[in-house]
Amino acid sequence: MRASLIQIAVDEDESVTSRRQRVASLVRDQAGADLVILPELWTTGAFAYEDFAREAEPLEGPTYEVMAKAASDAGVWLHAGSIPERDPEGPLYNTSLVFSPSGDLAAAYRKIHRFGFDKGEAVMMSAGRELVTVRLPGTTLGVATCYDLRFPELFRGLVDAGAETLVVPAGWPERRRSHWTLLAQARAVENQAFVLACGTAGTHARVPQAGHSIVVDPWGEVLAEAGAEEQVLTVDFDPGRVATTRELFPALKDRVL
Ligand SMILES: O=C(O)CCC(=O)C(=O)O
Repeated sequence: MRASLIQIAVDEDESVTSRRQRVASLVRDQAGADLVILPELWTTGAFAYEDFAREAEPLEGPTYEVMAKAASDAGVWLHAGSIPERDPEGPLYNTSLVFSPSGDLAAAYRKIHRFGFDKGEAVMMSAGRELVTVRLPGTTLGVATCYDLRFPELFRGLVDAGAETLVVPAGWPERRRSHWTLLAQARAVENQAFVLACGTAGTHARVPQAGHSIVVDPWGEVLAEAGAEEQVLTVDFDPGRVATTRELFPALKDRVL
Protein backbone atom coordinates (compact mmCIF):
# COMPACT_ATOMS: atom_id res chain seq x y z
CA MET A 1 0.00 0.00 0.00
CA ARG A 2 1.33 3.45 -0.90
CA ALA A 3 0.44 6.44 1.27
CA SER A 4 1.30 10.08 0.63
CA LEU A 5 1.16 12.49 3.55
CA ILE A 6 0.94 16.08 2.33
CA GLN A 7 2.51 18.29 4.99
CA ILE A 8 1.00 21.61 3.99
CA ALA A 9 2.57 24.94 4.93
CA VAL A 10 -0.20 26.97 6.57
CA ASP A 11 0.95 30.60 6.53
CA GLU A 12 -1.18 33.72 6.77
CA ASP A 13 0.07 35.23 3.50
CA GLU A 14 -2.03 32.73 1.48
CA SER A 15 -5.81 33.03 1.38
CA VAL A 16 -8.00 30.06 2.29
CA THR A 17 -9.40 29.98 -1.26
CA SER A 18 -5.94 29.89 -2.86
CA ARG A 19 -4.71 27.27 -0.43
CA ARG A 20 -7.73 25.07 -1.15
CA GLN A 21 -6.97 25.12 -4.88
CA ARG A 22 -3.23 24.60 -4.34
CA VAL A 23 -3.86 21.62 -2.05
CA ALA A 24 -6.35 20.09 -4.51
CA SER A 25 -3.64 20.22 -7.14
CA LEU A 26 -1.15 18.54 -4.76
CA VAL A 27 -3.72 15.79 -4.13
CA ARG A 28 -4.21 15.27 -7.87
CA ASP A 29 -0.41 14.94 -8.23
CA GLN A 30 -0.60 11.85 -5.96
CA ALA A 31 -2.47 9.71 -8.53
CA GLY A 32 -1.01 6.22 -8.18
CA ALA A 33 -1.00 6.30 -4.36
CA ASP A 34 -3.64 4.29 -2.50
CA LEU A 35 -4.13 6.72 0.35
CA VAL A 36 -3.47 10.46 0.60
CA ILE A 37 -3.54 12.27 3.95
CA LEU A 38 -3.80 16.00 4.72
CA PRO A 39 -3.31 17.70 8.11
CA GLU A 40 -5.69 19.20 10.65
CA LEU A 41 -7.46 22.52 9.96
CA TRP A 42 -5.22 23.33 7.00
CA THR A 43 -7.66 25.88 5.59
CA THR A 44 -7.44 28.24 8.60
CA GLY A 45 -4.52 26.87 10.64
CA ALA A 46 -5.12 24.97 13.88
CA PHE A 47 -4.08 27.96 16.03
CA ALA A 48 -5.94 30.69 14.11
CA TYR A 49 -8.82 30.59 16.57
CA GLU A 50 -10.25 33.94 15.48
CA ASP A 51 -10.75 32.53 11.97
CA PHE A 52 -12.67 29.41 12.98
CA ALA A 53 -16.11 31.04 13.12
CA ARG A 54 -15.54 33.16 10.00
CA GLU A 55 -14.23 30.28 7.88
CA ALA A 56 -16.50 27.55 9.30
CA GLU A 57 -18.30 25.57 6.58
CA PRO A 58 -21.16 23.13 6.49
CA LEU A 59 -20.00 19.52 6.16
CA GLU A 60 -20.70 19.61 2.41
CA GLY A 61 -19.16 23.05 1.96
CA PRO A 62 -16.38 24.36 -0.31
CA THR A 63 -13.60 22.15 1.10
CA TYR A 64 -15.80 19.06 0.80
CA GLU A 65 -16.58 19.87 -2.84
CA VAL A 66 -13.00 20.57 -3.87
CA MET A 67 -11.61 17.55 -2.01
CA ALA A 68 -14.27 15.10 -3.24
CA LYS A 69 -13.34 16.08 -6.79
CA ALA A 70 -9.59 15.90 -6.10
CA ALA A 71 -10.02 12.36 -4.65
CA SER A 72 -11.92 11.17 -7.71
CA ASP A 73 -9.58 12.94 -10.16
CA ALA A 74 -6.59 11.22 -8.52
CA GLY A 75 -8.47 7.92 -7.92
CA VAL A 76 -7.22 7.74 -4.31
CA TRP A 77 -8.64 7.29 -0.84
CA LEU A 78 -8.30 10.75 0.64
CA HIS A 79 -8.21 11.64 4.31
CA ALA A 80 -8.74 15.34 3.61
CA GLY A 81 -7.61 16.48 7.06
CA SER A 82 -10.09 18.50 9.05
CA ILE A 83 -12.26 21.58 8.56
CA PRO A 84 -13.96 23.93 10.99
CA GLU A 85 -17.46 22.50 10.49
CA ARG A 86 -20.59 24.47 11.34
CA ASP A 87 -23.38 22.12 12.31
CA PRO A 88 -26.81 23.25 10.96
CA GLU A 89 -27.89 23.73 14.59
CA GLY A 90 -25.05 26.18 15.30
CA PRO A 91 -22.09 24.56 17.06
CA LEU A 92 -18.66 24.26 15.47
CA TYR A 93 -16.71 21.01 15.25
CA ASN A 94 -13.18 20.13 14.14
CA THR A 95 -14.27 17.58 11.55
CA SER A 96 -12.17 15.25 9.42
CA LEU A 97 -13.43 14.08 6.04
CA VAL A 98 -12.48 10.81 4.34
CA PHE A 99 -13.33 10.29 0.65
CA SER A 100 -13.31 7.13 -1.43
CA PRO A 101 -11.56 7.04 -4.83
CA SER A 102 -14.90 7.78 -6.48
CA GLY A 103 -15.22 10.99 -4.46
CA ASP A 104 -17.94 9.77 -2.09
CA LEU A 105 -17.74 10.66 1.59
CA ALA A 106 -16.68 7.46 3.37
CA ALA A 107 -16.52 8.95 6.89
CA ALA A 108 -16.58 12.14 8.92
CA TYR A 109 -14.92 12.31 12.34
CA ARG A 110 -15.56 15.11 14.83
CA LYS A 111 -12.45 15.55 17.04
CA ILE A 112 -13.17 14.23 20.52
CA HIS A 113 -10.41 15.89 22.58
CA ARG A 114 -10.31 19.66 22.02
CA PHE A 115 -7.07 21.52 22.63
CA GLY A 116 -6.59 24.77 24.54
CA PHE A 117 -7.68 24.03 28.12
CA ASP A 118 -9.95 27.02 28.83
CA LYS A 119 -9.43 28.88 25.56
CA GLY A 120 -9.10 28.50 21.78
CA GLU A 121 -10.48 25.32 20.26
CA ALA A 122 -11.58 24.01 23.67
CA VAL A 123 -14.14 26.78 24.03
CA MET A 124 -14.91 27.55 20.37
CA MET A 125 -15.57 24.01 19.16
CA SER A 126 -17.87 21.32 20.46
CA ALA A 127 -16.56 17.81 21.18
CA GLY A 128 -17.28 14.85 18.96
CA ARG A 129 -18.54 11.72 20.67
CA GLU A 130 -18.05 8.89 18.20
CA LEU A 131 -15.09 6.74 17.25
CA VAL A 132 -14.68 6.36 13.50
CA THR A 133 -13.10 3.58 11.46
CA VAL A 134 -13.04 3.24 7.68
CA ARG A 135 -12.66 -0.03 5.79
CA LEU A 136 -10.24 0.20 2.84
CA PRO A 137 -9.13 -2.67 0.61
CA GLY A 138 -6.38 -4.31 2.69
CA THR A 139 -6.70 -2.38 5.96
CA THR A 140 -9.06 -0.61 8.33
CA LEU A 141 -8.27 2.99 9.20
CA GLY A 142 -8.87 4.35 12.68
CA VAL A 143 -9.04 8.13 12.68
CA ALA A 144 -8.02 10.59 15.38
CA THR A 145 -6.98 14.26 15.32
CA CYS A 146 -3.91 16.02 16.80
CA TYR A 147 -4.46 16.39 20.59
CA ASP A 148 -6.31 13.01 20.51
CA LEU A 149 -2.80 11.52 20.17
CA ARG A 150 -2.33 12.12 23.92
CA PHE A 151 -5.28 9.87 24.85
CA PRO A 152 -4.36 6.17 24.48
CA GLU A 153 -7.85 4.97 25.44
CA LEU A 154 -9.25 6.48 22.25
CA PHE A 155 -6.78 4.43 20.19
CA ARG A 156 -7.63 1.25 22.15
CA GLY A 157 -11.25 1.91 21.24
CA LEU A 158 -10.27 2.17 17.58
CA VAL A 159 -8.30 -1.09 17.79
CA ASP A 160 -11.30 -2.79 19.40
CA ALA A 161 -13.35 -1.54 16.44
CA GLY A 162 -10.90 -3.22 14.04
CA ALA A 163 -8.40 -0.46 13.22
CA GLU A 164 -5.01 -1.55 11.88
CA THR A 165 -3.79 1.76 10.42
CA LEU A 166 -4.15 4.80 12.68
CA VAL A 167 -4.34 8.10 10.81
CA VAL A 168 -3.65 11.30 12.73
CA PRO A 169 -3.88 14.68 10.98
CA ALA A 170 -2.47 17.45 13.15
CA GLY A 171 -1.38 21.05 13.47
CA TRP A 172 1.25 20.30 16.10
CA PRO A 173 3.45 23.15 17.36
CA GLU A 174 7.22 23.05 17.03
CA ARG A 175 7.75 23.64 20.75
CA ARG A 176 6.30 20.20 21.57
CA ARG A 177 7.77 18.28 18.63
CA SER A 178 9.46 15.72 20.87
CA HIS A 179 6.03 14.72 22.26
CA TRP A 180 4.65 14.30 18.70
CA THR A 181 7.32 11.80 17.69
CA LEU A 182 7.27 9.95 20.99
CA LEU A 183 3.47 9.66 21.11
CA ALA A 184 3.22 8.52 17.47
CA GLN A 185 5.69 5.72 18.21
CA ALA A 186 3.96 4.85 21.50
CA ARG A 187 0.52 4.57 19.85
CA ALA A 188 2.05 2.29 17.18
CA VAL A 189 3.85 0.00 19.66
CA GLU A 190 1.04 -0.35 22.19
CA ASN A 191 -1.60 -0.97 19.53
CA GLN A 192 0.62 -2.99 17.17
CA ALA A 193 -0.64 -0.85 14.32
CA PHE A 194 0.70 1.51 11.68
CA VAL A 195 0.55 5.18 12.62
CA LEU A 196 0.41 7.73 9.79
CA ALA A 197 0.60 11.18 11.36
CA CYS A 198 0.46 14.22 9.08
CA GLY A 199 1.27 17.66 10.48
CA THR A 200 1.54 21.16 9.07
CA ALA A 201 4.55 23.33 8.25
CA GLY A 202 4.72 27.13 8.31
CA THR A 203 3.70 29.64 10.99
CA HIS A 204 0.23 30.97 11.69
CA ALA A 205 -1.14 32.95 14.65
CA ARG A 206 2.56 33.30 15.65
CA VAL A 207 2.82 29.55 16.28
CA PRO A 208 5.62 27.82 14.33
CA GLN A 209 4.48 24.36 13.27
CA ALA A 210 6.49 21.22 13.85
CA GLY A 211 6.16 19.56 10.45
CA HIS A 212 7.95 16.21 10.88
CA SER A 213 5.02 14.12 9.66
CA ILE A 214 5.81 10.55 10.52
CA VAL A 215 4.96 6.97 9.56
CA VAL A 216 5.58 4.30 12.20
CA ASP A 217 5.22 0.54 11.77
CA PRO A 218 3.55 -1.89 14.23
CA TRP A 219 6.94 -2.58 15.85
CA GLY A 220 7.44 1.13 16.56
CA GLU A 221 10.08 1.65 13.87
CA VAL A 222 9.95 4.94 11.95
CA LEU A 223 9.46 4.13 8.26
CA ALA A 224 9.58 7.74 7.08
CA GLU A 225 9.75 11.19 8.59
CA ALA A 226 9.42 14.62 6.97
CA GLY A 227 11.49 17.70 7.70
CA ALA A 228 10.11 21.02 8.90
CA GLU A 229 9.02 22.50 5.55
CA GLU A 230 6.11 21.76 3.21
CA GLN A 231 6.69 18.29 1.81
CA VAL A 232 4.97 15.23 0.40
CA LEU A 233 6.07 12.18 2.40
CA THR A 234 5.44 8.99 0.41
CA VAL A 235 5.80 5.57 1.95
CA ASP A 236 5.09 2.00 0.87
CA PHE A 237 3.96 -0.33 3.63
CA ASP A 238 2.49 -3.81 3.99
CA PRO A 239 -0.73 -3.68 6.04
CA GLY A 240 -0.39 -7.46 6.55
CA ARG A 241 2.39 -6.71 9.07
CA VAL A 242 -0.24 -5.78 11.64
CA ALA A 243 -1.59 -9.34 11.72
CA THR A 244 1.87 -10.91 11.78
CA THR A 245 3.10 -8.60 14.55
CA ARG A 246 0.00 -9.30 16.65
CA GLU A 247 0.46 -13.04 16.07
CA LEU A 248 4.21 -13.23 16.78
CA PHE A 249 4.08 -10.95 19.84
CA PRO A 250 0.49 -11.28 21.07
CA ALA A 251 0.57 -8.60 23.79
CA LEU A 252 -2.89 -7.32 22.88
CA LYS A 253 -4.29 -10.69 23.89
CA ASP A 254 -2.96 -10.18 27.43
CA ARG A 255 -5.13 -7.16 28.13
CA VAL A 256 -6.86 -7.47 31.47
CA LEU A 257 -8.83 -4.21 31.71
O1 LIG B 1 -1.10 18.33 22.30
C1 LIG B 1 -0.39 19.17 21.77
O2 LIG B 1 0.72 19.46 22.21
C2 LIG B 1 -0.85 19.89 20.54
C3 LIG B 1 -2.31 19.73 20.29
C4 LIG B 1 -2.82 20.69 19.28
O3 LIG B 1 -2.13 21.59 18.88
C5 LIG B 1 -4.16 20.51 18.72
O4 LIG B 1 -4.84 19.53 19.04
O5 LIG B 1 -4.57 21.36 17.90
